[in-house]
Amino acid sequence: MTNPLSRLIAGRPLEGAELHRIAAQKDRRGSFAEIFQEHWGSCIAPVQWSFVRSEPEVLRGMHLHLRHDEYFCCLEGKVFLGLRDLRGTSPTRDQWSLYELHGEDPAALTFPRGILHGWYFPERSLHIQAVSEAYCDYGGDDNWGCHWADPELQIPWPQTHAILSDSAANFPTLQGLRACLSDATDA
Ligand SMILES: Cc1cn([C@H]2C[C@H](O)[C@@H](COP(=O)(O)OP(=O)(O)O[C@H]3O[C@H](C)C(=O)[C@H](O)[C@H]3O)O2)c(=O)[nH]c1=O
Repeated sequence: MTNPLSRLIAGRPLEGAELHRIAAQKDRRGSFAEIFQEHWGSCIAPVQWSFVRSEPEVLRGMHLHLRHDEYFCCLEGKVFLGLRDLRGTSPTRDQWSLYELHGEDPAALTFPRGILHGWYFPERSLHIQAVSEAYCDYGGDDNWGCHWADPELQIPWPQTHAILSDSAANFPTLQGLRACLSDATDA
């Protein structure tokens, strides 16, 4: 059987989003891998790191942040990561991407603010993530959401059912999210 490969599986890369391959140095003691490098020149200057465990069939998101950039890396298990570009002036405006990331082939995805994002775990998984603004600063006023299953998103998720948080189950459609954003901008 071939080893699983972390990669973009559908859609196209969004402007500013980058998949960084992570090479593990192996020896008889185990392995050593750099999971973030400032030298990558990615979009994110992290100020908070988190590790997150997820049970099978959990979907987290979809979330949108207008002020901070993100980093995501699957360490164990498998994740489908969906993105949709909501930036008004982006060359990839309204385009979407679907990545498949595996703990066995670690790779880090970095992407800028203004991109709607969600992660679906078909199996028990562990991932790390980083943000360029701390949750205690953005959680109250820059944590927008959209329901993952809205067909207008066009993201070809591999599943039709997912375990959600109560708030994510009640997220608006993409159209509803756009209306919320426009109300907030007008306020
Ligand atoms: C994001 C965050 C959450 N929390 C606490 C708050 C709740 O008690 C609990 C779960 O939070 P929430 O349900 O908001 O997290 P998710 O909906 O799973 O959101 C996750 O997935 C989507 C796609 C994302 O973009 C978020 O950044 C990511 O964390 O952890 C913290 O203590 N710190 C944090 O940075």
